Amino acid sequence: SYENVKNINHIENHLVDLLGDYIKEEKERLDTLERFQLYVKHSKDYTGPDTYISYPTNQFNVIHRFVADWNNLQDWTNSRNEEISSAFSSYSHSFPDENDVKGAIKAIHRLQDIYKIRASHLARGDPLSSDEGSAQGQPFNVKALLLFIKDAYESEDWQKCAAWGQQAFHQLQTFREHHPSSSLWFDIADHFSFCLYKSGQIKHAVDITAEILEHYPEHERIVGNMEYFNEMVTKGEVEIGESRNKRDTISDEIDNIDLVNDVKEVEITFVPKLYPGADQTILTEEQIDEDIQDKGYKNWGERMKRYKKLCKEYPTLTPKIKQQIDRLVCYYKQNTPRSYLKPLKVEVAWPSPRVLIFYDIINDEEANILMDLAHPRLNRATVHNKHTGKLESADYRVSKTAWLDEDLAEDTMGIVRRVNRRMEDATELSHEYAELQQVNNYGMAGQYEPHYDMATRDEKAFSDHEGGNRVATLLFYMGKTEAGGATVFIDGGARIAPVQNAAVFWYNLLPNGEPDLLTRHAGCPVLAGTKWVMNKWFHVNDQMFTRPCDLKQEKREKDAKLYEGRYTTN
Ligand SMILES: O=C(O)CCC(=O)C(=O)O
Ligand SMILES: [Fe+2]
Repeated sequence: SYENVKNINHIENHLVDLLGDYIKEEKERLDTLERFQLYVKHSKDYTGPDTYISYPTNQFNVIHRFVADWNNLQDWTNSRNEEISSAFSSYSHSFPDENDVKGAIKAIHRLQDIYKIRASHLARGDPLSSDEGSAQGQPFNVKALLLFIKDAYESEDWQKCAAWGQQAFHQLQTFREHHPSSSLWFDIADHFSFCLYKSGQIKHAVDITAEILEHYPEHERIVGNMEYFNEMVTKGEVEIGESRNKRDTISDEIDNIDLVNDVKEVEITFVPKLYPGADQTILTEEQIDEDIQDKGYKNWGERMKRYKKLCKEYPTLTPKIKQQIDRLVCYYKQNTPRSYLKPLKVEVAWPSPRVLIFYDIINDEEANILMDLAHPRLNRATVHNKHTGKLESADYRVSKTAWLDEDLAEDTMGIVRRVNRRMEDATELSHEYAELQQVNNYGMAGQYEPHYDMATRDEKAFSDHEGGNRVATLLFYMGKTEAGGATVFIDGGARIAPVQNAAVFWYNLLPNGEPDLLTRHAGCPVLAGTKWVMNKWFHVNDQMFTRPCDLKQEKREKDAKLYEGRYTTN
């Protein structure tokens, strides 16, 4: 009947409207997806697929995208496309998780601290602080910026928190993607104003709080904050956290701190749970106590300060060192039939401790083979626990390690053995008790904090090693480290920037067998590019003919030859 047709006509009208809504929604979703797809693709194409992850900001973005975007996308696309969903299920075990994001945030903060990079540069994807407008990748989005704010907030680094807050707030205002009604907007503004207050920038805190109140006039806590801040301003007094005296008065000077010029070094006047500056080194209370007893708390702080300074810049030279440096030499070394064919290029790079550099001691092909051999064998790096003598992993050594044996089946060209022989030519030390080649690949902002390679007097490491203590280190640089990653000798003041295919050499023990305490060294965080190093540790036993003991600490004939380049090519 007509009534029936009329009825189903109604139904169809309703359905066609619903379908319209659905299509609109799907289109919006697809638009968002397309924007995401193009954004990721273009940013990688722009930097170049290989160079993209050379930069820590891009590394962060990749890791963050998995947790913030790809995970959600997985749910949405799963029922729609078989190819994507099977790809997701086969890859999902290697997806980064929240912990990886946390590690990546710490890594960015480490670079910010050590290399004094402004939050504004990092936020726009420009860790190398190049000229305005030329970044090495895409900026951090506001969701990511909030994570940096929160991390700085949790470690009570108010200056840093305010600096990141400034970046996030600036983006919110510029792009207006997130409406003030969103919880993201609120979260950022809320943290930002609090960190401004804590870092002594109270007038700015009042401005931001006023802006929050425009959108959330009834918010009790914010209303309370505003009253409190205003009271502080009228009284002309402010309590700004643990880092300043309570009675510090607010002056225009404090208020005018240029936020974009962030990251100022704030003097630490309270006792932190972690060592100052070593915020990535999560030590147990017990370990901290031990270090305080062993070496004195102040020393550690001083050590970290020197480490950071040397990582960033070449040391200022005292007249004495300058005089010694003027006498340093470079020479070709031809001491064996092998090195007659291809002389070793040697530079005496630092006087005290004596550090030598052997240039082009390996070539690209050999380095690639060594890295390829190491790759499947990489494990999280370990360090000697100085009390038990056992090996364990620690956060102050952020890299992965593999040990290379001379008789690896895959090493068809015998590179490991050949390089071992060349090491003997270079160092003139016996390889008898040397350890296997130890290859290290540093991770994001990877570093190795100040340490000794040898056991110092009261440590247990190597006490039952048949070769005895580590007499010398030969450290190879492989891969291309574009910025950062220097090897620094914090007590001797040396800073060696990694040179691809070169190796640095130094004696850890004095001629009388005692540890040379000037050899404390560190690997600075990698700022751009990749850093691979390979260690060869020679042991003291079996060096009686190569570097005989000497009760006097003067350099003997053998050492002098190395240091002064007295290799004649008669
Ligand atoms: O990476 C560096 O520059 C130093 C590495 C180091 O000291 C070590 O592996 O023992
Ligand atoms: Fe070392």
